[in-house]
Amino acid sequence: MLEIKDLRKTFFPHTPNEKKALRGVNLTLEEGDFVTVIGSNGSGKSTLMNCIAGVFFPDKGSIRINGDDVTRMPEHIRARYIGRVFQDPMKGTAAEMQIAENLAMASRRGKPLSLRWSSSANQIEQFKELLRELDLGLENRLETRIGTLSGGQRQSITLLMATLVRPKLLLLDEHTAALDPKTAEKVLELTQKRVSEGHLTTLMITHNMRDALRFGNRLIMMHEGRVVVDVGGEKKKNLTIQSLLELFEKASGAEFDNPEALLTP
Ligand SMILES: Nc1ncnc2c1ncn2[C@@H]1O[C@H](COP(=O)(O)OP(=O)(O)OP(=O)(O)O)[C@@H](O)[C@H]1O
Repeated sequence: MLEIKDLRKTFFPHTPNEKKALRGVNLTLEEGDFVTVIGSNGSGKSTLMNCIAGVFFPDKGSIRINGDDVTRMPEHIRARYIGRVFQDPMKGTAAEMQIAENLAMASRRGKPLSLRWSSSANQIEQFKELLRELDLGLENRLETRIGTLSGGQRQSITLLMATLVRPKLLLLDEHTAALDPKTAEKVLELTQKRVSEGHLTTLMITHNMRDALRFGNRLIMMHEGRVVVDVGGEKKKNLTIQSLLELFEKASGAEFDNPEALLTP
């Protein structure tokens, strides 16, 4: 479904600030894989996601989605089949627009652009139903401007928007890291629901090792621009933080230097 081969990206090449962010990433996701991504600080997780989403192009290597080579496809075209939720709840929604307008915009993904975001009565009912499931009391606030919502409410709506039209690939970039633990848990539950209901192929970066173990059918760990651990199925189900750290240390020859991942509740 997603096929990444020998992906390489260096920032500021041939300068004193040169940074080799990706040093040959190979990764294949099957349809419906829910992969959690964890790694040391600066190991290239976000750079990998940015390359997949087309925020910038890699220097070398290839990215295929359902067999199509998207390596050098512009970001706005790729966005037709990639849903993405960022760490920052301010990204991903239009603050000045109403909840209904934002959802209507998301429902047009992949269709020709139009300046009209008006929704049919049917669509309004569908939006209300989706909002009701969030259990955040937003189902009767369709005309509320997104900018007035809390971070958790906003992130939940971003998640709905990213999955309203089934994306071929869902990218979650530490999308709960800026939320308080209770709200983060709610957004993670919603994530699990949307991913399993839509059988969505998903990559979720997290700083939280427990979440990386709890969610998904597969877990990868990155270190210095490479995937060094890749565990799925029963083996993943049986992983503990301790056994994961051991796997990491054996594969990378380094200690896991992301204490935040161990301490986060
Ligand atoms: N746009 C950029 N310009 C220059 N350097 C960058 C850029 N983006 C990332 N880097 C560098 O590339 C390396 C990998 O960064 P990246 O953000 O991909 O790591 P990460 O694994 O997501 O890190 P973290 O866990 O700290 O969020 C880092 O050294 C970072 O400073």
